[in-house]
Amino acid sequence: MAFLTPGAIFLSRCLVSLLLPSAVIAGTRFILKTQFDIFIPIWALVTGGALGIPVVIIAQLVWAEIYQRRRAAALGARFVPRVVGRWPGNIDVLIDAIEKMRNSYPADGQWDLMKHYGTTYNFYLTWEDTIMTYDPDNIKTILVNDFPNYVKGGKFRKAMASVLGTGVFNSDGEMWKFHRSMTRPFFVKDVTSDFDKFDRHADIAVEKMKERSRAGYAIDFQDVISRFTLDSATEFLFGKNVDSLADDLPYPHGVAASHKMHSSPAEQFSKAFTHAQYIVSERSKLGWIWPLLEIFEDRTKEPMKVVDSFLEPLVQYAIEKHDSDDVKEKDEHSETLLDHLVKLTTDRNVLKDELLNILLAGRDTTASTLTSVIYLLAINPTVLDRLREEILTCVGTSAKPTYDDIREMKYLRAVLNETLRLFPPVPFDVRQTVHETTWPSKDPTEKPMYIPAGTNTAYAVFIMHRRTDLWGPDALEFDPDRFLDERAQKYLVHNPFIFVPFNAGPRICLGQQFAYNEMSYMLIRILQNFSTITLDIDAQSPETRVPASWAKVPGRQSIERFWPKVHLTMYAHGGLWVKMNLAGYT
Ligand code: HEM
Repeated sequence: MAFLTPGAIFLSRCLVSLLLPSAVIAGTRFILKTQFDIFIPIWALVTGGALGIPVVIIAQLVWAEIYQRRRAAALGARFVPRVVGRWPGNIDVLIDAIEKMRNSYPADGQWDLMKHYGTTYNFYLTWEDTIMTYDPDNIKTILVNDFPNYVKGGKFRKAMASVLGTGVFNSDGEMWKFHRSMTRPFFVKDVTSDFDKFDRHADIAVEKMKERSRAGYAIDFQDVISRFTLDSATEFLFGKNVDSLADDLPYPHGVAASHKMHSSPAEQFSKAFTHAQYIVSERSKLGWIWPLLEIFEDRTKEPMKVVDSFLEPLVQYAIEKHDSDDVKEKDEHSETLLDHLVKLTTDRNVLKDELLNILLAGRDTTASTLTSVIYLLAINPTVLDRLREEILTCVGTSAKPTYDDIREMKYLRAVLNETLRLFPPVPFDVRQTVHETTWPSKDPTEKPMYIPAGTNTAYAVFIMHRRTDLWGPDALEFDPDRFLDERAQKYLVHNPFIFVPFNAGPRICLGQQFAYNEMSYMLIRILQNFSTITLDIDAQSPETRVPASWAKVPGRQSIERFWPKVHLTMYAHGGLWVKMNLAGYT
């Protein structure tokens, strides 16, 4: 059914239940006429059929409600507090959420809901249970304690399938085990701490930034770093660098028009992949109604054509390489992920899905963290100075950092962790329950909360990481020392699930160690070469600058000077434009 749009498939499935009332009435009409000679006019039939549709829908909703109330009572539980919107099915809440996703700060509006309903509530969007939690105990239940009961699930899988296929991020059960076991052996220490894999790309990226700085221009740091992570990831994972750093860097708003730029395949891939991620994350927010917005087209089709045409030669290259002799003789150390995968399968679709999933995992997340860290250092120059001091003391002004250097650098790790706390690259995530269950209430005098089978349980580490009751009164401030001083003991050691940027449990991030190594390495190289970083808001295109209205909003939003947005991962809307001064000795 690949030729049908998601909306057409959805409608054809709905058709049976929608036509049921008309079919029953038509059947009754026929029997009445043939058996009893009673005639029902056609207008009555049509009206009955039309009225029957809402009756069937309402009957289904009422039945679901009665069933859930009975089950909750049987388990001695209560319903999770439901958000009460103004419109039926909380349509207004949904529209507001989509509007905020497009035009506001992440989680805008959700702090108010938390104040009102507590740290776990039910959005109940379009009459569907959608539980949201910011509670570390519930997150631990989802990810670790009751892991088998929380799967990615059919709803998520359908929404993501046209982009992520059946890759590791979008599969469950045996398929997930297959992907994970296929990928896992590759992430051994020897491979993840082999800095040669990204050293050359780091040098090129730093050189590009230096050139632009010498010319007096601001740099879109997000752009450079995304190219760095793309080139490193493609080399590390596929053994074929796509050389996105070879292309010219973009120029700031205002001077961009006077510089002719061409769009390289790597850049087209990046844009298309970002766009496709944006679409599927909107689908996931819209819940079961998302196919209705894609009746005439699959909105991911066009961007995925670009993505596929970028991946296809990489897959082809891997398969051809596999057939040649030299790869068979390779030792494990010099093997790429793709070399490793083609030993297990040459199914093009499996390979493509896996590559795209790992590319998303390995490229966008580290680029996101490095972008956020540079932003935070730019607005916290004392942290920047202290970090540089540690780097220059441990590694020196030009030496390449080693694995041991990075292990020794406690402040560097604290800076990265503090960045991952405030701006986790995967800020929101979701699982679907297999069986009904209950979650304990925070107030021990209250009954536990009932969670029906097949329910989406979303969790927002973005909000949990900023909760003052979990992290202390200064939770919204950027202060890496909280990972080093008594606050670490007081808050984190006692309650480790308040910090889960890499998730936890059987589906914990496979690339965590690789990510810390790559990010540390790159940050060291940058700060060896540059001594100051300042934001250059004027270099940013006007529609992507932080709106003036944010200044009045409580919380971090009022002090933010870049615009964090989220599709599947977090990114800086319009880029992160900075000016960087070269260190005196360079
Ligand atoms: C700062 C960097 C990173 C962060 C914050 C991060 C975070 C995460 C998170 C939250 C998940 C769980 C997603 C889910 O199950 O819904 C995940 C899974 C995963 N990550 Fe990472 N990640 C990072 C870097 C990387 C890198 C560099 C790689 C590989 C090169 C990688 C490979 C994976 C893989 C393969 C999974 C899937 C695990 C599974 O479902 O079994 N990650 N990551």
